[in-house]
Amino acid sequence: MQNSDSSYDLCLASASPRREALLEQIGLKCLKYPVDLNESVLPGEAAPSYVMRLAEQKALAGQERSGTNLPVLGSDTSVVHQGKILGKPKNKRHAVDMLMQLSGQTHQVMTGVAVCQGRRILSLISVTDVSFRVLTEDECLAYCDSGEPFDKAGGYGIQGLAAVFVRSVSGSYSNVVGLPLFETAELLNQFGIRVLEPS
Ligand SMILES: Cc1cn([C@H]2C[C@H](O)[C@@H](COP(=O)(O)OP(=O)(O)OP(=O)(O)O)O2)c(=O)[nH]c1=O
Repeated sequence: MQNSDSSYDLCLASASPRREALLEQIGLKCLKYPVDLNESVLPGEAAPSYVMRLAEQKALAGQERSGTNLPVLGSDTSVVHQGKILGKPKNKRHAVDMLMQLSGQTHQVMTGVAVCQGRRILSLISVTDVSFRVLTEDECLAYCDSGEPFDKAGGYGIQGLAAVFVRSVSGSYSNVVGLPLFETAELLNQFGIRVLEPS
């Protein structure tokens, strides 16, 4: 660790630059501590259980491996279409297939968020409905050439070029980008982390 824990508001058990930027947006400074877990879906596991389980596992692994006393946040975002979990695409063909599956359809983006400190752990799920216009295979191929799909659930980033695919969003926008800020602030408040606390 380069700095003492007291310079930070919380520990973020994540490699995602988006999650760090979202927490910065609400004035929180994170000690980043990525954890690498097996993200396979268990047989018969439903999407809400999956994102919640991974969020909790990431938070607990971050706490154990960093040894910090700070609250530790873990999170997992999945794209869910007709109950089926779409993770990150493995290659260009996989990304195009995912995007064509979402073409002209409404899907859900689900994020599980967990915060732990010592033996206490609290978690929640946020769900946003996202509707895509009809896409052509050629524009999906062109979108893949931008490189944007490959580190993102469902193979797209609403905050980037894929904004032109999105007809409507119902629910939390920040949830789609990787962390629902309204709900996360409420969760962190329960660990004494206050956003916009008067000085
Ligand atoms: C749908 C969508 C997902 N995403 C991103 C958010 C998440 O970073 C990623 C889903 O993968 P996750 O496994 O949730 O997160 P991650 O691997 O990036 O980071 P870590 O596990 O270390 O916390 O997809 C976007 O950035 N924009 C979008 O529109």
